[in-house]
Amino acid sequence: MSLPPDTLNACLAPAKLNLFLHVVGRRADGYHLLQSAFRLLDWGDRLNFRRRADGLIRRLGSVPSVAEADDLVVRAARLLQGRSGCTLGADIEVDKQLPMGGGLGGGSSDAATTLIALNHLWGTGLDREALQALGLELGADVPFFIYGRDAFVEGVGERLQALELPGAWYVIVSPGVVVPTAEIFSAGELTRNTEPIKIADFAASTTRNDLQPVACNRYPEVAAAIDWLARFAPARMTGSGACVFAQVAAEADAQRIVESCPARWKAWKARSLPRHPLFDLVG
Ligand SMILES: C[C@@](CO)(OP(=O)(O)O)[C@H](O)COP(=O)(O)OP(=O)(O)OC[C@H]1O[C@@H](n2ccc(N)nc2=O)[C@H](O)[C@@H]1O
Ligand SMILES: Nc1ncnc2c1ncn2[C@@H]1O[C@H](COP(=O)(O)OP(=O)(O)O)[C@@H](O)[C@H]1O
Repeated sequence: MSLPPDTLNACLAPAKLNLFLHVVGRRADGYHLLQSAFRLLDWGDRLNFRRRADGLIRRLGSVPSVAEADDLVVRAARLLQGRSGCTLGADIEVDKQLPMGGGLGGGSSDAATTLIALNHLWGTGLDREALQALGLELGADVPFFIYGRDAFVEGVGERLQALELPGAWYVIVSPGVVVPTAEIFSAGELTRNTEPIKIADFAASTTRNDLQPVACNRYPEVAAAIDWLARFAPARMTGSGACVFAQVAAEADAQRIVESCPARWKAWKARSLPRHPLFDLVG
């Protein structure tokens, strides 16, 4: 079998937003059952991949505060290599753009892009479903990025149904604090029994992020960022925070809000992305 060219460069690992996030129950192992609408954005990290014949997996350059062996790109590559029995390796370079631990899914998206890209470069031939199952072993958000389009997500992130949403512009604000996911999920005050909604009712339902009140109470900067952004448009936290977002009518509105963001925070504009750019690389 012939392999494709040995490099894939400037592959996007897009960010995601959780347009809403409901906690609808808890599994026996303590993990929380969620409902959420995940939306892809056209903004993210960029990854370069080069196939190696010697089987080594190396991360080139450094991602701040993440050791090479812990990096989700390295873990994703090792997982695919181990499960497929592939003897090839890869050099992986990550140009980190997304704030880490921000609820934008950056690490998960890096892992998903790695699984898709190396499955292609190595000719390992896993289909989308198999890659999603592999991704779930790395993190709850990974299957969504491999699925590659906006989705209504249930379970802990493994049950996905396509959502058709109109294109939109968003402003994302990072309030510069780290909100540990585990702390929010283990909080006594977290609402864990939100009534499940049906995908068909999503557009008409009143939704929220159940993790937001807990994060806002414990991390006042998150609340302050929501209050500030809400002066322009309805604002909400994504995932377990700390980033918050608002949908706006047009790019010019997004630009104006980004330019007026208080200096102690960071703000970006981004547009929705109908498909993951590597969507067609998966069979
Ligand atoms: C909340 C979400 C929504 O997109 O995203 P992020 O904010 O991370 O982007 C995810 O479900 C994040 O899932 P996951 O990627 O597994 O989170 P991790 O950081 O590994 O979880 C840390 C800890 O939070 C708890 N946890 C996480 C997910 C979940 N459905 N129930 C839980 O109880 C578990 O104790 C877990 O050990
Ligand atoms: N390539 C990576 N990029 C970002 N975070 C990573 C990566 N590899 C491992 N991590 C770890 O995953 C954690 C969660 O990161 P991230 O996915 O960016 O946030 P979130 O899950 O809140 O959206 C980070 O705090 C970091 O310790």
